[in-house]
Amino acid sequence: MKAKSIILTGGGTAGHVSLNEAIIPSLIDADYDVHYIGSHDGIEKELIGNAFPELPYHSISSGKLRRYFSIQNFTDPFKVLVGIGQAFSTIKKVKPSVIFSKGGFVSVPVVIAAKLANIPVVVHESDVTPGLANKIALPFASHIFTVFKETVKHLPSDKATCTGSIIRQQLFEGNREQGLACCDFTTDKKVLLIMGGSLGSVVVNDAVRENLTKLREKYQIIHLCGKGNIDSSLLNLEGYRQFEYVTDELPDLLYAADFIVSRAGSNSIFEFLALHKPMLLIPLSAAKSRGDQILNARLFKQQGFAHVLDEDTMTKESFYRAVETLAANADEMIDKMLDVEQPKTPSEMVSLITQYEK
Ligand SMILES: CC(=O)N[C@H]1[C@@H](OP(=O)(O)OP(=O)(O)OC[C@H]2O[C@@H](n3ccc(=O)[nH]c3=O)[C@H](O)[C@@H]2O)O[C@H](CO)[C@@H](O)[C@@H]1O
Repeated sequence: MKAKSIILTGGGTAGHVSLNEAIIPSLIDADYDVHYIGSHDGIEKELIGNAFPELPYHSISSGKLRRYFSIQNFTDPFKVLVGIGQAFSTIKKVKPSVIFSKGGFVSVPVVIAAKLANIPVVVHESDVTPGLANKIALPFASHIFTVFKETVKHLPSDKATCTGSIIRQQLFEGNREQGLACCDFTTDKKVLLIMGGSLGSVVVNDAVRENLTKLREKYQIIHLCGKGNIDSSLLNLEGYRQFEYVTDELPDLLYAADFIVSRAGSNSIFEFLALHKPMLLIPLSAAKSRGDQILNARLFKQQGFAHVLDEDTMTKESFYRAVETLAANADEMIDKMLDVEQPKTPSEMVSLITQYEK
């Protein structure tokens, strides 16, 4: 039996799971009994189950936090109440010394249950402005860590510290040749990697496919297009490889990429920065989100790490031109990225979290 246990939570999209994946190996090395609380069918269940099959995963009921009218807004509070009860009984059984929440709606019942059980909670926010789940969690939390230093001013000053991003160690262990081989690519043309966030993006997918003939003349293209978004009519095209979602192959594919077109989710863009990959960002618009990606992208642009395209005004032609500009300015962007301090390691993050344990 291990001396100490810890519960991690977070989910809904991979952006609320990546950091947990990054720190689990360090927690295990530090001899923690690590447990995860997630939803019954969210992406976190699959990601954690695949990466750490031995790790106890506790499913709870949770309600989605919507900013728009839906009939489910009336039933979801009951799901949250059930989730609080389930999380509370898991906490009582596991007896963690601290709970770490990476946000997303599944984390809300866990954070409330932690408060009821008198267990300290540490929260992490990846975006420039705090997400709704983290805003709800804040009064219950001992501390909140942020990726962007600009986020701290949106939070109580005695409770917030910027740590920067923490990147999964395996992403630094990619191999370019293996990445090229995995796609049947050669070294003759530059490689453009497209990532529409963890869920894929129809807007980005359409822009790529509308320009495919022209793009393939110059580039080989790795397209991470999201679940259910493979275009079967384009399967055997030379120089174009589609994947719904990659896990083990991701490090090699990132090493194979010369530049990247992506949504502006915080985890992804910091991973590209740490690997010195020039990027063209197409943030999720304010109409479809709280605008967090627009702020993420703006800060990257200001520092010279990224070019940004607005999805609302993007056309087939402006997308192609932006890719050309990205390719032309890639070296300049890499120079800027080389000046950036490397991110903290997962084990440094573990020390920061566990200082709050009881
Ligand atoms: C639609 C939505 O709600 N998006 C939010 C979500 O994005 P999303 O879930 O897309 O989050 P991020 O871009 O931050 O992270 C995606 C993660 O998935 C990984 N990955 C992606 C594709 C793949 O094939 N394999 C793989 O492993 C990336 O390496 C990265 O670690 O969380 C982000 C961080 O809070 C927010 O900024 C986004 O606004």
